[in-house]
Order: sequence, then C-alpha cells, then structure tokens
Amino acid sequence: MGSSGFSWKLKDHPKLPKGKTIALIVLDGWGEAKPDKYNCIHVAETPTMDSLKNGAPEKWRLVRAHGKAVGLPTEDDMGNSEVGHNALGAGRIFAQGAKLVDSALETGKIYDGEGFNYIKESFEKGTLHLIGLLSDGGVHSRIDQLQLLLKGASERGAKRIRVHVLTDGRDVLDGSSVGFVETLENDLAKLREKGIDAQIASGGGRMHVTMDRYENDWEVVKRGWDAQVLGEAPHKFKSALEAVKTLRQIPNMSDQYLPPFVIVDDSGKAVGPINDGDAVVTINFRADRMVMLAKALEYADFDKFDRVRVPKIRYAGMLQYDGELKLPSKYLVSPPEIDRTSGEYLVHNGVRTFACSETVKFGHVTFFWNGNRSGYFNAEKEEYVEIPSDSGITFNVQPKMKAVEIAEKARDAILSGKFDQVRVNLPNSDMVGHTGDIEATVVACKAADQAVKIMIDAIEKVGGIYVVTADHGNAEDMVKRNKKGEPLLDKNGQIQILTSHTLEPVPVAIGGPGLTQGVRFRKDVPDGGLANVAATVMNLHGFEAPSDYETTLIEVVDN
Ligand SMILES: O=C(O)[C@@H](CO)OP(=O)(O)O
Ligand SMILES: [Mn+2]
Ligand SMILES: [Mn+2]
Repeated sequence: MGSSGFSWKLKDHPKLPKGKTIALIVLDGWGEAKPDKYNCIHVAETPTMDSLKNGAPEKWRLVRAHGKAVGLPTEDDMGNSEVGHNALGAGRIFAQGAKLVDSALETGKIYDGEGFNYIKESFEKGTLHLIGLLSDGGVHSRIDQLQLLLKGASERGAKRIRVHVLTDGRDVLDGSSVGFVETLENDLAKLREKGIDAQIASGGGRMHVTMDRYENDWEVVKRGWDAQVLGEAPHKFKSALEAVKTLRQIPNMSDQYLPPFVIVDDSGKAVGPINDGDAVVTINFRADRMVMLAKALEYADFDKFDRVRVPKIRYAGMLQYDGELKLPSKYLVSPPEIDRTSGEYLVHNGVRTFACSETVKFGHVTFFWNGNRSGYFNAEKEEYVEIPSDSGITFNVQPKMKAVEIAEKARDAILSGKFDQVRVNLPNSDMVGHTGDIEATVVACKAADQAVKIMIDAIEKVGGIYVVTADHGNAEDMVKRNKKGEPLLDKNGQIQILTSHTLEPVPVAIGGPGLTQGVRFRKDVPDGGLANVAATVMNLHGFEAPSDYETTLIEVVDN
C-alpha cells in the first residue's frame, strides 16, 4: 500500500473460488431485438447462443449498451465499440469523448486550452485544416461539433480554413453524405460572406480513405494523406457536393467507400494542400480510426508509407487518442481518464490473461479494454494475439472472417492451462452488419455462433467458466424503422437498410462447469449495463470488485 492508501490488492470474494479459467467472449454488434426477417441473429442458425438464452433469467440476461449507460451524451446515442469495451473493461461509466467535447464547446473551455492556443499561432499566416468524419453519427465525430469549432475558430482569428471530409454511411444511412456536405457547404459560404476564406479541400469515404484502424491497411491512410496533404487524388472536382454526387454514381458505390477526391480551382490547382506553417485538427473524438493519421502527421520517424512531403505544422487532435503513446501530443479536449481498469487490477492480483481478435477488432479487447492504453500492463502475465484480418475487401464477401481462427487460438489458450482469463472479440456480426448485406450478415452471425461453441467446449474440458456478451447492437436490426418499429420506406417504397449500430440491449450469459453452485443473476440490477460486467468477472475470478466499480450482476445463493 502506498502513502496515499491506495492498493491494487483486491479482497477475496467470500464465496467464490480463485483459479477457474474464464472465457470472456465479446460478440461485436450482437444485440437483442424482436424477431423478424431484418433481425439477422434471429434468422441465422445460432444454436449455441440460443441455448445460452434458455438459461434466463438466472444465467442469461440483457444489459444496456447505449446512451448514458456507456457515458454517451443522450439516450438517443447508439452504442459503439470504444465506449462499450471501455465500460466492459473499466467497470465504471466515464463521460466519453462525445460528451467531453460537447461540454468543452458549450462552456468555451476548448478555446482556453493549450491545444487551441497552440494551433491558433498559425491563424495569422497559415491555414487551419480540419480533417474528420462528416456525419451526425456520434460514434467518431459529430457535424454539429465541427460547425461550432468552425465558428469558434473563425471568431478567434482563423482567416483561411480548409475542411477535409470523410463521408460516413456506416453510422448513418448510406446516401446521407450528400446532405451533410450540403450543410457544411452552407456554413462555409456564410463564413466566406464574413470575409473568411473557407472551403472544403478534399474528401473520400471513411473506409477507403484515412480511417483505417489497428494498422490493418496503411494504403487507406496514404490515400488520405495524398489528398489532404499533397493535394493529389484520382478525382478532381470544383465542389465537394459535385464530387460526392458524381462519385456515388459509380456502380456499387456507397458513402463509406467513396474514392479520394480533391477540390481544385479554375486553373485546376488543389485548393487546400497542407503546407508549412498551417494548423491541423483531426476532429474525430474517437481514437481507433484516427491514431494512424495522427502518427503520420506527428512522427518524425515514419516508414509506413512515403509521405513525400512532411509539412511543418501545428497539429492537435480533438482528443488525445492514445494515453500511453501520448498521441497526439497536443489536443483540444482532454480524454476521459479511464484509470484502474479491471485488466490492470487483475494483473496485479495474479490473474494471467490471454486476449485475441483479428486485426480489425484487435485493439477492442486490448487498447479499448484497457482504457485506451496500448501495450501490456505486465508482459509476463499477459499475452495478446492478433490474427491478421483480410484487407482491401468489404467483409460481406468473407462473412466468416477469422472467427474460427480466433476461437481456435482461444481454445488452445484455454486448454494450455497457462491463463486464467481468455478474452476475445468476434467481429462478424458487426463488421458484416455494417455492409448492409443482410444475407452475408446471416452467415456472419452463424459463424460467430460456431466460434462461441468452440470456446465453450474448451471451457467444458477444463472445468472453467464462460461469460458471453456483446458491446452493442448491430446485426439484430438491419432496417430503419419508424417510431412504431415498422420498417420505414423511402420515396420509392423501398426499405432503408440500416448499416449502423443500434440502441438495443445486449445479452450476458454465464455458465460452465466451473461456475459455483448457486451463482445466478441478481434481480435487483434491472438497469444493469456493460459497466456492470467487470465486477461480475472479477467475482468469478474469486475477487471482490473495488468499491467504486459498478455493482456486480451476480449473487451466490445457498441451496
Ligand atoms: O467501424 C467503426 O468504426 C464503428 C462504427 O463507426 O464500429 P465499432 O464501434 O463496432 O468499431
Ligand atoms: Mn463494436
Ligand atoms: Mn461497428
């Protein structure tokens, strides 16, 4: 115990033993919704997950995974991987990036901070570049925050502003990019009336340009770099609205995958490459899909692609994206201080952990789980394994993804006896759900279910315990609905495919031969959310959770 009285030591649980191997399985984007043909989890053959549900209410229940339960501003905010895994890992609810940026903008504090004052130095002679996701999805960014920042920066001396937009269609309906670009164009036109030289300078779809994650495909970031920094792209347009409308007509094209474009002036010259002396802000608050660009913008030593020209800029993130790497070093809003995560506690209490997913979700069960912190707490007690994801494809063409490979790695870790906690993320229902391809999403859900079975079978063999849950909804609802819950039709009478996450709750199931007799879900935590899972898991490892953690979901009754 240090002089502050703080200790990592967890109290022993009065009734639950230590030393049971626990498989902690997170199905990404697997919510619970009413069964109909747009519920891919219902349509898919999922015998394993169905059998867990039969354990309700003692061994299966639902928990909240959206809105305030995961630290988002409102109950209309769908859940997402960052906030979901943060809550699962940290056991407490932290005000998340979306909310922190809202309040920094509302109080004006964002303009008093070190980050803003740093970039402001460039306003007199340089250009302010804002790069980020353009939608109201609220998962990575929000357009209203961009609008406020544009206003605030221009009122504080920014004279020349260039916006580099990434179109969405993943957290919002496909096709909505046109409206968001229109909104932004109107705002920029108003700034121009006030004498500010403000324009959109470049763009591209988020999945094809800039917003890769966990280093799955640096080409994605390079495409963005070429357009944003060098002012080079295969497509050149006079306006962003024209760009988006035209590029959307490419067969099978969608907002998420628009090719990179730059806006050029009458002489064909790009209107907004990033130059020496400029300021750059990446406006996304969420970390995973901005870290790679942050590295390219900030690191002197960088070998992931040829940057060709590395402008001397003043760069700030909307938030700091990686607390361990201190990346970026300057930021407008301080990130949530997610400390004392369950992973860190457990490592201090001798729990040996194995974590695994494929690249596209690898950081979810490591980086997000550990409170947006990269690396191990203790390399002797932890092993993190990343299975390379396919790159350059949309996952509806490979809906099984690496589910079996992940499950087999986890199975081997369980059977090895070397680990107390084996934690995985199965990406299928989420990554394929985001493509909007209903048939492929059904295949994805089945594949995830089969992977769960592989791990549960291993747990049976070693006398362990399983905890199966999810981070938010996605595949259980693939259609936009009206308030009554009926599919909403567009003007042509077509249903509108929902590529985004949902507001639905997610399951938590416990079981396995190692589960002590009498363990069951309590009835007095009806509003339980993802943050309650950490204390539950600590209990199953034989420990009491720290007193400020959200309460456990389980009780042990004598029978
Ligand atoms: O793909 C992503 O970045 C988000 C959706 O924007 O999904 P998830 O939160 O499940 O990672
Ligand atoms: Mn997710
Ligand atoms: Mn997702």
